[in-house]
Amino acid sequence: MSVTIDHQNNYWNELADIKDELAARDWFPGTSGNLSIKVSDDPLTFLVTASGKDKRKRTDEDFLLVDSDGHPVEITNLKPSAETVLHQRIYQKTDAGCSLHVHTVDNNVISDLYGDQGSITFQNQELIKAFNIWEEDGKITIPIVENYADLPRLGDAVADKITPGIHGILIRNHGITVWGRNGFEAKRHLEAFEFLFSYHVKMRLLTK
Ligand SMILES: CSCCC(=O)C(=O)COP(=O)(O)O
Ligand SMILES: [Zn+2]
Repeated sequence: MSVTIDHQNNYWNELADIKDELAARDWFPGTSGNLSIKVSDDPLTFLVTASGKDKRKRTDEDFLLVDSDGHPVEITNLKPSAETVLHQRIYQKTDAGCSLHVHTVDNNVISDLYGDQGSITFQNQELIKAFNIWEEDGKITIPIVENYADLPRLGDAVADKITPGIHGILIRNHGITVWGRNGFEAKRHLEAFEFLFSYHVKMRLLTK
């Protein structure tokens, strides 16, 4: 394996900092959520959160390195996230360097309100520029897929919706998965989506 310890440590620290920031927003209720960051392209390896942990806590066992099949690269007693397949499929289908999955009330509400129509599009919001969309009346669409307990099936459903210009997928009554070329971009996309969801939910309540 050509990944040096220093190289891996830098990615570890970057992902740990992102995890802390998302935890400060209370985006990991009930041990939900998982995060990953790509460490090498060829062969594909990425650090992913260990399964079932309280992601609000920072420990030396928060992440483990996995390969393109989602299997641990080193001998460990840690289990990769149960949803590692989502991260795998994103790295296989995009140029992402980081992928973030969180469960929030707002993303669950939006996913259920618009689940039957299969996507939601936002327009006339300054924060759409967070997706590098700068034109007048720019729009951002996020597909919504059904939630499946069968995780390979869920991975396929998510992968099927990944096309150019898509930066995240909502999983109905489950959560959101977003990605970016690096940790900074993935977090920007996540924060922008959550802002748009929260705004939309509040507006619907206020204008009923
Ligand atoms: C109690 S959350 C259910 C599993 C889930 O959706 C999730 O995001 C966390 O799973 P992990 O295995 O990554 O801890
Ligand atoms: Zn989840």
